[in-house]
Amino acid sequence: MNDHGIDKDKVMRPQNALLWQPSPARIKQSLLHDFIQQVNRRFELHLTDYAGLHAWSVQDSPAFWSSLWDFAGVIGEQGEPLVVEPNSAERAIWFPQARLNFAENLLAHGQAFADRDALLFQAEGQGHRALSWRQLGEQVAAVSRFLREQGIGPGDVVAGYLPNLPETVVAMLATTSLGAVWTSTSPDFGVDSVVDRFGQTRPRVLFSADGYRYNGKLHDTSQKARDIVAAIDSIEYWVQIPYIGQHRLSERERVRLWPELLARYRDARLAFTPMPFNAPLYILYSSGTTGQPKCIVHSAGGILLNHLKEHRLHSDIRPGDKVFYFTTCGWMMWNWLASALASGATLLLYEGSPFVPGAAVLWDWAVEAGMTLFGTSAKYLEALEKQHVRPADSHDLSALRTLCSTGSTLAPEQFDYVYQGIKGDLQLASIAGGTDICGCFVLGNPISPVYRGECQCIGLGLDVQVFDDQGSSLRGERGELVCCNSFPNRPLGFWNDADGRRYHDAYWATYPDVWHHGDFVELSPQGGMLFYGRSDTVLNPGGVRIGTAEIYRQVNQFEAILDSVVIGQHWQQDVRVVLFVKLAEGAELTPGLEAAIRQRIRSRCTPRHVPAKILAVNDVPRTKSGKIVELAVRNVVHGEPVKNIGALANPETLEYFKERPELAS
Ligand SMILES: CC(=O)CC(=O)O
Repeated sequence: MNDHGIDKDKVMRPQNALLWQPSPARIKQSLLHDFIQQVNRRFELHLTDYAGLHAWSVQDSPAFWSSLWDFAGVIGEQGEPLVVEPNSAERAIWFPQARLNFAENLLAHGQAFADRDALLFQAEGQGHRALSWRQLGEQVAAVSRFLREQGIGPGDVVAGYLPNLPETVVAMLATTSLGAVWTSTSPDFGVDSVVDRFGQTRPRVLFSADGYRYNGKLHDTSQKARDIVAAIDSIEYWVQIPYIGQHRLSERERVRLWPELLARYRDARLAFTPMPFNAPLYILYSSGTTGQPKCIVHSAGGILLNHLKEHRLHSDIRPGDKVFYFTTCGWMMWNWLASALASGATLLLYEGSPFVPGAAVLWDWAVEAGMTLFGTSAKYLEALEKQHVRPADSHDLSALRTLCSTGSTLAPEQFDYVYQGIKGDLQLASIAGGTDICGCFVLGNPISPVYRGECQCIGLGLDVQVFDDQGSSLRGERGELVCCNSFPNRPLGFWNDADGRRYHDAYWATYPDVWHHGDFVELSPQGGMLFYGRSDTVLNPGGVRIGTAEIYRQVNQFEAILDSVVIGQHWQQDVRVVLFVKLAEGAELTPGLEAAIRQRIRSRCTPRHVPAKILAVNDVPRTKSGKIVELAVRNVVHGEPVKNIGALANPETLEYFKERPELAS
């Protein structure tokens, strides 16, 4: 190590070094391999690898999505035609005659697996709780009957202001079993942030818990829930779930307690309302950092089919697997995780801090539960590495086949950490997409190699390309992530956007009939993708486009630095790069450390990347789902208002960036 904690002897691997190659046995056992054989038989093709399958899935996407429906055994009617206006990415309508019920498909393994675990739950510092498939079905039936008796049906919105509990999954399944629409936020959201969201979508029923536990602290949220109910007059019924034992009965009429509801309807039977493929299923919210949160509406069939694709083909999830994603129900990865039930997997739900009581808590659980897929964020992996946690040395992760990371760019050095510090024989899937599609454009797959720093592949059925500003396709150069064809999980639109203008402007206005996602990326020669940050945070010193992730990748190598945020400050008719760093305890931003940061950035990137200013801050602002908010910092630095502060997990940190004298010269 040198003075700044950088391992001088660490072997420098090339950017695209081959890090993992699935064994022939693993390829042969994969569901993706089975799917290729099925497609070859059905269409008399000779596909042998992922690239061939992907090319076919784009050329004949109706055949692809229909084959996937059959392969996954979706319960429902496909109908004909498969797609109307297939040549318009923006206007195509998938499976216009199809009917299905989302919850029915998620509960389909219940009969065969009755006494096996459907949900495993662990809360920070607490014991475990399990719900069998039979119990899950019974609880869904009871809650669904209650909702039906209150007149809830297709098109009605039901909301959860809830921790990541088994009850949250039950409430979602009960809602969707009736063809109603589910929407949720996590309980760390303040009243105003929840009202900004649910106030727009106007739920008729609210499910809330009495509180949650995080980082050793109990947070009683009963009063917040009461204020939310008082502020949103569409809420007719309020179901309270006792969780942390702070429960106080509310005096309001039309309040139900979860345990009483389960007892009262214990003899209810499961019933499912068949719905059109394009019926609304979920409303998800954009982070709201650029204005009022957008209410993005996703369809029942689109979400089901796409998640089946991402789970079975890209992540090789099969019946009996143990699938974990570290998420709250305010992030789309919760919806993604919930859908793994449709593949017969047991869901592992964790509530609380992933570092309490110790940094190995999730890995202890991985061993105990036999996790097969571990899902997390690049930020968590970075924190683990900085704490020198190496599960590879201490934990038997023989059951683990796949590790997924998302939320922000997974740097090449983090790929090294995963393979050296966690497990060598593992499909490392750096996946990217987001709330807008409640899924991914770029994923992993179990039959292709993993190259350092690259997401493995473009998702099946998706004509994802990289465009320059004029809309020309780029290879081996940086540009905008776009999708040029239609896909079934394209959102239905935004709630309360009758003429669809806001929705059109958000994704379709930059390039005609092409989805513009807002990520700054590059296609690799291997068919993978490299991510450089969000396009609206790109730094532009001297007109050169620099992705923020390029800077974070270098800065995060320093032991002395725990976190950082970089922005472009308008300066003398140009833009200068300003880097803010959060230092580790006891560390100081000495001239030596500043020089080392600059030297590393200059030698690993270009002189254009080198920050003009490096300033220390006590913390870095992030959204509630852990994303750095460069735009908010940029606004504060320029003395402009920050929109929707409620979207931030730690809004008080914005003070550290205000009127910094160092930035006046
Ligand atoms: C899949 C994702 O892209 C998740 C996210 O970063 O929000």
